[in-house]
Amino acid sequence: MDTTLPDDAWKDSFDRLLDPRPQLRERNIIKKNVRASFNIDSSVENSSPNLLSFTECSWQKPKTTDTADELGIKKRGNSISTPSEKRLSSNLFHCALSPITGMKLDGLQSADNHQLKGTENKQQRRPVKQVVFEVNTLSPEKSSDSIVENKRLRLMQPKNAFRQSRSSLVLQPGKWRKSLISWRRTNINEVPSGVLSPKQSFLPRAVTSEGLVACRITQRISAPIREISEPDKKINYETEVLKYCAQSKPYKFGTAYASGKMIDPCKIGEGVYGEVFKYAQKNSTKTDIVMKVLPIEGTALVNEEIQKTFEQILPEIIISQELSKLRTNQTNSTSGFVDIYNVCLVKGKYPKHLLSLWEEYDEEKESENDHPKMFTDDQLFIVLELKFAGQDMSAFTFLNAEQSYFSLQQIILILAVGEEAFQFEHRDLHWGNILIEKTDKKQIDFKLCGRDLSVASKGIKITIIDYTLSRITVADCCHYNDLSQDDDLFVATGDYQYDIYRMMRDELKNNWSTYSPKTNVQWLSYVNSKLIDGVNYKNVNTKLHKTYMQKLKAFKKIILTFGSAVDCVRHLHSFK
Ligand SMILES: Nc1ncnc2c1ncn2[C@@H]1O[C@H](COP(=O)(O)OP(=O)(O)OP(=O)(O)O)[C@@H](O)[C@H]1O
Repeated sequence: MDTTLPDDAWKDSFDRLLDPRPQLRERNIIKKNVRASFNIDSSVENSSPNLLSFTECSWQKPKTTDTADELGIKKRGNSISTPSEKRLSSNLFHCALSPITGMKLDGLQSADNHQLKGTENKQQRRPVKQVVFEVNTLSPEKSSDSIVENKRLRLMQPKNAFRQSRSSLVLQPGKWRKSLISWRRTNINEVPSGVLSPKQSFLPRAVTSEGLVACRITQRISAPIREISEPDKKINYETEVLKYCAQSKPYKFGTAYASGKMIDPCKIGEGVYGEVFKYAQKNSTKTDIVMKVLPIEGTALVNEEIQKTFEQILPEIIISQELSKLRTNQTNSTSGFVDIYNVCLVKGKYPKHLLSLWEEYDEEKESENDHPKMFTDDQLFIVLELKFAGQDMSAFTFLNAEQSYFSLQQIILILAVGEEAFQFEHRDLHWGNILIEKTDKKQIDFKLCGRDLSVASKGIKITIIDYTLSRITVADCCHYNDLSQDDDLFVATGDYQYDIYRMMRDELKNNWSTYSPKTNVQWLSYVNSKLIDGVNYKNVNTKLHKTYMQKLKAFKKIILTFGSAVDCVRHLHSFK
């Protein structure tokens, strides 16, 4: 009997995948970017071979209880793609299978680009705003790519049989809600009625006029952390909202925001929950107002989402106002949370001049949102008037790594102040929610536990926005978003960002009311990675850039050993 092994028996699966792609083998892209996964799910973008090895660096290992040794991390040869704590545990096969092979196959293009980015000074890196549906049905001529991907999905969702036929969810970095809604809508409608998992049927849902199902993506909950003295007292949320707006009834939309009151208005952005305009106010020093318009209480789906109610919008208003007020707090202060000038409840059709601005934006940038001409006379809106805070991090070009390094210091301090003041966890701090503007100030000041701290601005100021997923304790009430029923966000891949949602879920043991400032650290780890290998830089060939890039890389090795943003500050500022 011939016992000789076939010629390709020595090859590993990557080699087999590389065979039909000689150009990738030449450039050694796949092996360089994809490493052993330990069968743990991840998005590979920010892999670092040194992740688990604590080598000598300019940053000292922090004196926290979660030191690397205690977590059982010794130098490991094989790096993994995500600096998740889960990966640091001994139970390497605890969670779902890695999409790494699938991911890199899905993302061959992006791996390719990644390599090019360095040489082309990362000029062509604007993320495309779309969800990628990876249809997961095997064709008769099964490619090795689809076999691997199919196997991965099967192992990922062994209990939900119907999921095997669903498309995998690969999202672009940054804003994810719109993509997830589209995907969810498509996929829920793929599933025959009665096959929905109990969890999914639990999500708030609405049936559209076309008979399609829409789910609300997140569910905000406000829970008293102590017993309330009058538990039976019914809260009138409309009255509460009006109180925050300092109004007795809604204003007419067209009158409150008439074109005559606004100088140089334009639409600057959009989210699932609303449209964002910028203008200067007549007869006011406010030259840079951002107006976020959120439809509420209506029955029509907007951008495929169910409109928020008074009850759901109230915590968002409270959180925004409390965080904004931190700029004048005596003990814990920061101006890093977006400055809120005013909140207004308005009623009526969208004013014509705002409709025209919406259309201009659509013409230029192709809006993903529904045309606001859909709103009728009795539609209610909450308008948040915010201070303009610049461009988001994904679109910003840093001068060099020194500037980005100090911006990370600002972000750490902003979160630390939030933790101390309100047990605040942002929980969605992707680069679209970090705004950057130029400043003449030499330093940005903070107060933490009564102590003055400052960070060199290096010419920029950071502002954090979008508290939709945030957790906060205000006046003995804990506001949070319950994501425990919401599996889909946790199977998304496409960026290290999507690992962070899983890491948070593990950290919180899926109890989203828990206060665990470690989630802020997990997002800081993501931001750190983006600053190393994601954002645009103007000058990359200077000594200064290289020195600070090394500092960022050194910080990356230890960041996940901190327990909170305050813990990071203690380390960075020798703060006791
Ligand atoms: N204060 C501000 N200054 C400058 N730009 C802003 C400001 N607030 C919002 N924006 C812009 O508007 C966009 C949408 O805002 P935001 O993220 O708050 O909306 P959203 O409806 O919560 O979005 P999502 O789809 O993530 O739920 C932001 O990405 C940003 O570009």
